[in-house]
Amino acid sequence: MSAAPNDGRLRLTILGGYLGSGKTTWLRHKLFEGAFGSAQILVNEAAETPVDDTLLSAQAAGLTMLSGGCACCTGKADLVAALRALCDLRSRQPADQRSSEQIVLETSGLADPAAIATAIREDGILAHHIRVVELIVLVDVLHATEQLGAEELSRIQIEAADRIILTKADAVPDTLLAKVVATVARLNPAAVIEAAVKGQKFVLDNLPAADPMALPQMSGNSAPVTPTRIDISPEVDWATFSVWLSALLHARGHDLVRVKGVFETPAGPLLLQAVRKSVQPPELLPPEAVQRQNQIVFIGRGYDPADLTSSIANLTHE
Ligand SMILES: Nc1nc2c(ncn2[C@@H]2O[C@H](COP(=O)(O)OP(=O)(O)OP(=O)(O)O)[C@@H](O)[C@H]2O)c(=O)[nH]1
Repeated sequence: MSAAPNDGRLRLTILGGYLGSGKTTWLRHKLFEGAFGSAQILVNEAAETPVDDTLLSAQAAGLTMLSGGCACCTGKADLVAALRALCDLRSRQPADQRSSEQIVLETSGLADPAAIATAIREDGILAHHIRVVELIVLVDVLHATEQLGAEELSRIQIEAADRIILTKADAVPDTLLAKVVATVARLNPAAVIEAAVKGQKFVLDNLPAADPMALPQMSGNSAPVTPTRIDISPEVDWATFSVWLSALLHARGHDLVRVKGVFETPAGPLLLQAVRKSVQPPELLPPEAVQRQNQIVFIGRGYDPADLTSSIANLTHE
């Protein structure tokens, strides 16, 4: 699909993958490598977080954040409007002065990338100006067993892909990597399958033979996965919060699939990230890189946001 000849339209790459699969990390690395030239970047977040724009903007020719809902459903109108604005801008530039001929759309982890591609192809104006060149879907091998076993959307995303990139290949043994390769190949035999570690290509040679996972039938009755954004009082200190978060993820990491945000500490703002029960060592950010501090986004199902808020409020009373 990506090898199609240039027909004068803007080329759009859709980058999808389940919550926390490594989309921003991968894209940051690819932009740094220059893989997408001077592309315009659109990022659609399941919930607005205070850092993603900062993480990507250093390497992008232009960055638009779409935080008003998932671009395959509630945020579709915002996506169409943002893409039309880019097309309009380009149409007004002389052909030899166009700064950007590519767009990369990082979808929310809750989006069906095929639905987004369809929405673009069915919009007369967008179809005239934009060609969807590739659907890339990232799959987190560390959490693939749990996700593919329980989240129908994670399978739908894989089935939509032209190219599947298995991320976090550094974090699992070869036997599991081989099993995930076999499983995604069964779900989508037509896709190219690659692997990466934080954006860097990881060669999938010499893997042991493996059978695909036996995936259960989906009932389609699971509660929807929803985001909650919570402002943390400056009175809560980092040590107390991190103990609280570890306990929460230990008990509820299956339901809370993603935690992301920035926590202010005396040393500076810490970027905090967790995917299910695996918590990334916090990364110190330059203060000027962060617009809103002490704001954490929790994404999951089967929890009451009010319980989270009151539990965090209790941390100031200890
Ligand atoms: N070990 C390891 N960790 C990774 C790799 N890629 C990403 N991560 C970590 O996985 C977590 C999620 O990465 P992101 O790039 O934020 O994932 P995302 O898909 O953009 O997340 P959402 O936008 O919330 O869906 C972060 O803590 C990353 O540091 C990888 O190849 N190896």
